[in-house]
Order: sequence, then structure tokens, then C-alpha cells
Amino acid sequence: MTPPSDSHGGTRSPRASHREAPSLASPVFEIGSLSVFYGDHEAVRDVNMNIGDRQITAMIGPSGCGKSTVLRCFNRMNDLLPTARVVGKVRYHNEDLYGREVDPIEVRRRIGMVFQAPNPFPKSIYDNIAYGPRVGGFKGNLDDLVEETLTHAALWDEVKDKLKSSALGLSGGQQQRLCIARTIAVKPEVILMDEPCSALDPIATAKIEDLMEHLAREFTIIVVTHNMQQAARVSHRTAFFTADVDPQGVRHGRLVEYDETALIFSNPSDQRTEDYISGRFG
Ligand SMILES: Nc1ncnc2c1ncn2[C@@H]1O[C@H](COP(=O)(O)OP(=O)(O)OP(=O)(O)O)[C@@H](O)[C@H]1O
Repeated sequence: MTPPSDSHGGTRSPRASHREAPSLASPVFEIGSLSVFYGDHEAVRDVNMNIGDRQITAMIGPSGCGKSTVLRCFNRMNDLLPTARVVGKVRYHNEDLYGREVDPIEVRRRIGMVFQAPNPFPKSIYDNIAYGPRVGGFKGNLDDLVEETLTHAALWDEVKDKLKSSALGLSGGQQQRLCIARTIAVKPEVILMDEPCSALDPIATAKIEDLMEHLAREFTIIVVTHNMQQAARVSHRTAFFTADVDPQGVRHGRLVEYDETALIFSNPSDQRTEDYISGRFG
């Protein structure tokens, strides 16, 4: 029987995983009074949240409420947008991520990112994995690293006989797992994922979700998703964002509620969260 499709794009079991959220005692990130401007537009305002170690944090909410904007603050990707300005506290292991002495390139190695559309390099499968370690001066055995990484990303069995073939010949789901493999090849601590399954079919999506669960034992994962059932299935904690419209008609994203996923989906404390997860808006 085909499981029912939800209004936000999921087709797997609608039940929340109700997994226990690991502790937030030593957070990887501490975000305080965070606002992000594009030019004069305050796109997101006053976000406060801590992100826990080796757990999956999902960010959900309607389009334009600033989820991707906040996600990009976690590895300084917003630095690459000339009009973007980040105000407030972003601490990573108790250090100011935006401090003057901090190298954004090193930040992006330790805090990797996977994007909405799979974007493998137009190179072989092998070279997609080997590229980052080579650039980073990896001195070990690259063949072993490629095998280990592809195994870790649950892709080895599917590609071991065609490592020298172009990555662009893989299916969309395989390309996305390759992109995840490419990210973990340089041994990051955190993986940011911006709607990683939105271009994928339900089977490919299920494989990525399984992979996320597996990787969360070792990595801290923050995922932006429009698919609420995905958030319910894979994440330990969920942050719900929405946008307020000021008297001038300008939209400002804000964090409405952040809690353990089981609570957000069973007993949210804010009516706007309740309305969103029950499909009444967004
Ligand atoms: N590069 C940019 N330059 C100017 N404004 C931007 C830029 N990126 C995002 N914005 C604006 O910031 C606000 C938040 O956008 P953002 O993409 O972060 O929201 P989102 O919740 O991730 O949306 P979606 O779910 O549609 O991806 C929106 O008003 C958007 O137009």
C-alpha cells in the first residue's frame, strides 16, 4: 500500500520518531540575539538557540522565514553574499565564529554544507571524494580514504566498479549521497543540509534519511527542510520559524519555538507552530 502523502512533500510513515533528544549541556553552537540583514532588510531577527552535539536539529517553517539565512550563519556562508550582514552572537565551541582571528575557509572545512540540488564536481566519482583531502594536503592512502568515505555514505557497493566514471552519470539520489560523502571526506564536525532531499524521489529521500541517522552518531547535523514529516522522522530537535509582517509590509523571519522534536510535533507550546504542523498555513 502506498503511504499517504503529506502536504509538505513526504510520503513515508507520518509518525514522528519520538527519539530521545541527546543533551544540550555542551552545545556546539550558541546563537544569541542573531539578526541577519540583506542591505537594509532585516531578514531574520533575534534568534536564540543552542545546537547540541551529535544530534540532528531540523529547521522548519514557511517559505521566506529565514531558515536558509540562519543556516548559512553556522559556517559563515553569508560572508560570500556582499549585502549580507550578521549581527549578534554565533559561538562555536565557545568561540566567536565571526571573530577577527577566525579563518572562514577553515570554518567551512569543519562545518560542511550540502545543498538542495546535488552538485557533484564534473569529475569522476573518485575525484569528487579525493578533491578536498588532496587540496587539504592529505598524506595518507587516498584509495583507502575514498573507499572508507563512500562506505560511510552508503554508496560504495553501488559505485565501487565505476569509480573512474563521471559523477554526473549517477542518479540524483546517488549524486546527493556522493555530495554528502564529499563533505565528510574532509572530516568535518558539523554537516549543514539545506533541503537535501527536495529534488529527490521518496526512495532516494529514504536513503538520505537513513544515512543522516547513521551519520548523526558521529556528526552534528543541522537540516533545513520543507518536509515536516522528514523533520519528525529524523531530527532530535526542531526549530520552527515564521515571518512577521511589520506596519510597512516588510517581512522579518523569527524563531517561534525550539524544542525536542517529539514535543514540537505532539504538544507545541505556540499556536503558530500548531497551525503550521497541522497544515493550516505555510
Ligand atoms: N541573497 C539574498 N539577498 C537578498 N535577500 C535575500 C537573500 N537571500 C534571502 N533573502 C531574503 O531573506 C528572507 C529569508 O530568506 P531565506 O531564503 O533565508 O528563507 P527560507 O525560510 O530559507 O525560504 P525558503 O524556504 O523559500 O528557502 C527572504 O525575505 C528573502 O527574500
